[in-house]
Amino acid sequence: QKTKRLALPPGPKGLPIIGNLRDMKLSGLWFEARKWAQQYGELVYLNVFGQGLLFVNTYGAAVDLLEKRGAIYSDKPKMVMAGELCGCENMIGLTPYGDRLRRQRKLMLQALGANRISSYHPLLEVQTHNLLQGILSSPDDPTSIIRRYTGGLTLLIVYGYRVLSNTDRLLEMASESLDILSNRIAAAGIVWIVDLFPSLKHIPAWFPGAQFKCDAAIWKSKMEAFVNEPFEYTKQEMRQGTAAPCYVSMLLDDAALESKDQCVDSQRDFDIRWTANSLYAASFDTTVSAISHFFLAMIQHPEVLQKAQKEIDAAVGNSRLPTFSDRPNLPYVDAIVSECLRISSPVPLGLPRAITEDNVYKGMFIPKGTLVFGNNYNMLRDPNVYPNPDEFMPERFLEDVDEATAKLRDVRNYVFGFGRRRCPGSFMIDASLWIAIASMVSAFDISRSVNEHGEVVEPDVVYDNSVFTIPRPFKYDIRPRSAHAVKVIREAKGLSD
Ligand code: HEM
Repeated sequence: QKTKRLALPPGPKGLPIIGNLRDMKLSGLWFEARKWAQQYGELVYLNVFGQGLLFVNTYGAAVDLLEKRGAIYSDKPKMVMAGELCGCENMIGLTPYGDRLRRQRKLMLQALGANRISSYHPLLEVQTHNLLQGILSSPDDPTSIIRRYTGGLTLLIVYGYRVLSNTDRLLEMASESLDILSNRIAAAGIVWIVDLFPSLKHIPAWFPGAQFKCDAAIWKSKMEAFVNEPFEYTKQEMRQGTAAPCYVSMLLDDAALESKDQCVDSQRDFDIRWTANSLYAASFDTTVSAISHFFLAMIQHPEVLQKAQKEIDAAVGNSRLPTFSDRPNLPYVDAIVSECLRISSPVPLGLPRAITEDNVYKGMFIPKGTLVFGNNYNMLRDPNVYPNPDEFMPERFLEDVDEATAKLRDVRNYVFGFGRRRCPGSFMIDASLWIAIASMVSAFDISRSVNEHGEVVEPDVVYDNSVFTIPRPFKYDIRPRSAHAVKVIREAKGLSD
């Protein structure tokens, strides 16, 4: 009772009943959240129709709350609309904290932990060659090529499925499902009436105001296909003895070996099916965000591209594309990867958590049930850690600083979230982003595009997505560095070889 009299963390004033509804932007909420952080400090609290929202804005507070108090800060909100009505309740990002989550995270880390990543290197290299070959054949449509590369990479690694065209059915299905998931079902700022009043889930779909039930029914069938079809594809390939080594086939094989009756039990089947889908869902938009910001940075900073090309020419030469064995000799490319992760901050406010008990932090009261957002966007722009934080400056990672400062500047502390829900794909993305960036720098010149009047076109950077920092497609010019580069790209081993 005493704690309940403590003040809530500070934040913008809301209106009666609707609270801060009008402060919640449908897209680019992270820009507002950074302004609030600058105005109110390390914790900011808002409410929408009485639902508390807490933004954790500094690394210190994130460690104290999301890591050290992880036992009560790692749960997920119960979302009637997204979970029950739209069929997403078993996605890892929505799974409550408990035994099931621990079991499933163990499975993902078993397959994607630091010590397993080198086994994916050959697949990553081949998929990257395909990306370069795709850009070569359609230089005017790099956005579709990137989406195909990103979706194709995950379909290959998770399901052993090869995407050979931009109009591949599974790729299109996944892309549509993800768009519905992040921009319709789980859009930040959208408050579903049924989440506020769960009993409304029982009203019939024809009832006035029940449009959400009709939408949910359509979206649910799409989500089910998204979860089941690629998984059944791998199982079918395994039955025929033609499955490629991948996340699903590897874990189903292990499970069959462990099981006494040689058949995978239903719990294991369920865990593999849903973790596989979550890996796909979680890697697509995040990778598109990081690579889009790489292109943006290259056209805005031609000197960075030239410096990286010089480094690659000296360490790798121009008779082949870079491979993972070159990584230790390419520190500037590594610095570009870190700076792209920092500036893009692909999941800027993390994925919302729900706190399971009333809690007090530095004299502020945080009520049970509050939704908690780890504002990594703000942490990655902390001027004390990253001077001139809005500038793209890979050099900041190569400065000669003491060990403590270098550790503090490691973007991986922030960009992948915190504690018990930290991103399990961090090692995979570190590898896939590095090889993609190193290869594109080695083979292409990237610059602003020129319109039909010969004028340089400045990219117009607009964000529509509400969860991920994905810029709207913008124009740029990408072309092979030389005729020799074309030959090297064409000769590199691709997916269809
Ligand atoms: C640049 C790329 C990526 C970034 C910046 C990123 C960042 C994040 C963040 C911030 C979270 C929320 C963590 C939290 O609650 O504290 C998360 C969760 C997650 N990420 Fe990533 N991610 C990336 C790529 C990937 C990839 C490639 C995969 C899979 C291969 C993946 C799989 C997941 C999964 C399954 C979760 C949910 C974990 C849970 O709720 O327990 N992510 N990611």
